[in-house]
Amino acid sequence: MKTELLKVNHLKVQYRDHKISKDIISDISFSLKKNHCLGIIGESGSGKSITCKAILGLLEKNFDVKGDVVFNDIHLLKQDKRKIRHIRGKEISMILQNPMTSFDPLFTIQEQMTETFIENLDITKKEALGLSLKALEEMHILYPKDVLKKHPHQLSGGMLQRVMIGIALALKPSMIIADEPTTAVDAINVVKVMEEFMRIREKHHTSMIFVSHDLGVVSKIADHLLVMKEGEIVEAGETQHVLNRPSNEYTKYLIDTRNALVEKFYQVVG
Ligand SMILES: Nc1ncnc2c1ncn2[C@@H]1O[C@H](COP(=O)(O)OP(=O)(O)OP(=O)(O)O)[C@@H](O)[C@H]1O
Repeated sequence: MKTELLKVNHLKVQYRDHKISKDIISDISFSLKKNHCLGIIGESGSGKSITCKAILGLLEKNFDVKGDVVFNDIHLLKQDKRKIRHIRGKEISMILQNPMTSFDPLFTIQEQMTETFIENLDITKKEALGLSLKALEEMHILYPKDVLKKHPHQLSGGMLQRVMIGIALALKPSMIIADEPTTAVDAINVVKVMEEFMRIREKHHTSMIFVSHDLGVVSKIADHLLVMKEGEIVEAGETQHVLNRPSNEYTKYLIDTRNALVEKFYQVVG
């Protein structure tokens, strides 16, 4: 049985603007197995977000994307915009870093959630409303009926991020790409949101790519890790193996930095 859901082969991304041309992703290859979670770590600017967006055809025109991205036997980079939009709604959900850009400021959360659910799940308006409420409750959002009536600007970044995660999880796609999904969420809710991700993974066998610069968060959920630096993969392997026996100096640095932070935290809180 074929176990690979996503295969990325020799992905290269170049940024072009007038005379400037810059290599952003050098030449990376990796795969994601069904029911697995791949964590991508690396410091700011290492190319994590660009990799995710390139896979889903979400980069603007001035990015030149080369290579092969195969999802369930479909070559994503060769599909037209309409087909890829369809796959993105039904099969792959993306949780972006900046939740504000994912919502339309003119419509209420209810309008946007129900529309997404009706379009992608083929359900009635009443069912979509029920699902919207349930999705917010599962994200531990208090007063979900009130939240549904709000416009995006009336909610905090953390709240919007939880709404976005709620939508993505409710769609039950075969794959979720989550790009720093917990950055805007406060510490208490990070734990709850992470638990929700793990619950969905277990219940629906959703495959995930989970991007973060926080090694602690990623290592809780990922089976495999990719470590990125300056647009290249510098280390890849099983999460525990990478954490316990890192072979690359940069990975060691990330682990040491994380350990020092945790130690400092315990010193401060006693
Ligand atoms: N819209 C853009 N135009 C030009 N260059 C960009 C653009 N977006 C990102 N880059 C460049 O691409 C490189 C990779 O950026 P990317 O956003 O993928 O990093 P990242 O690892 O996701 O960092 P972060 O954790 O801060 O999101 C960086 O050098 C960045 O400056």
